[in-house]
Amino acid sequence: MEIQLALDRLSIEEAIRITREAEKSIDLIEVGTSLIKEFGMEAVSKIREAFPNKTIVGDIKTIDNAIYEFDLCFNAGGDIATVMGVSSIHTIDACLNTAAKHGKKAMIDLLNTTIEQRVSLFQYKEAIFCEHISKDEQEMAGRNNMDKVSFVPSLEWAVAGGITIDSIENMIESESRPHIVIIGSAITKADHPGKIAAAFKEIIG
Ligand SMILES: O=C(CO)[C@H](O)[C@H](O)COP(=O)(O)O
Repeated sequence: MEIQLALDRLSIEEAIRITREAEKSIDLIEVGTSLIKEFGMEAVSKIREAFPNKTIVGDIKTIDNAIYEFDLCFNAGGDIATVMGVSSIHTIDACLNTAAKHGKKAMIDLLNTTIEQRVSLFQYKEAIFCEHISKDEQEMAGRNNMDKVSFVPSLEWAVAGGITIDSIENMIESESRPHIVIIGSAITKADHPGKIAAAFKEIIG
């Protein structure tokens, strides 16, 4: 299991400082949607510049205009860009093709997808699939439980949304484990982000 640190609701400078503290314990760095909305693709290029050897995920949450947005993200230094699974199949196709053209990857965010949509998305074997509990579901509906998820074994899986030291313990114990755990606030809002990131790393082994 790898750790993806999600950087949201921060300045770029804060994001770089926090990531430096957690750097040793994390594998991927996610430039969060909020950073990209606030600062544009410069958020991606600055984080790329600061961490040349890490895998950078641009959480652009594309839902349309696939080629343009994926090109922007990869040209800014992203290695993985995100697309919403609820997008039209034309958009998903274009994202996967654009990623392949750049020699990069697409992550399909399954937020709010139906079973039928999921089944048709699972044809994209080269994608990473992300089970996601949204910020609004976490904060407005108190939903933060991911332990009943079962992953299609032949595909690559990520999970995101309010993951804490306690909830990650359940994930470790469950039979089917994701490949990537995306952790944001539990690290970025901690008094000592480096220590919490190290604790996550130790738990997942
Ligand atoms: O995609 C996101 C928000 O839409 C975040 O990356 C994801 O929710 C992880 O952050 P947190 O652990 O704070 O929930």
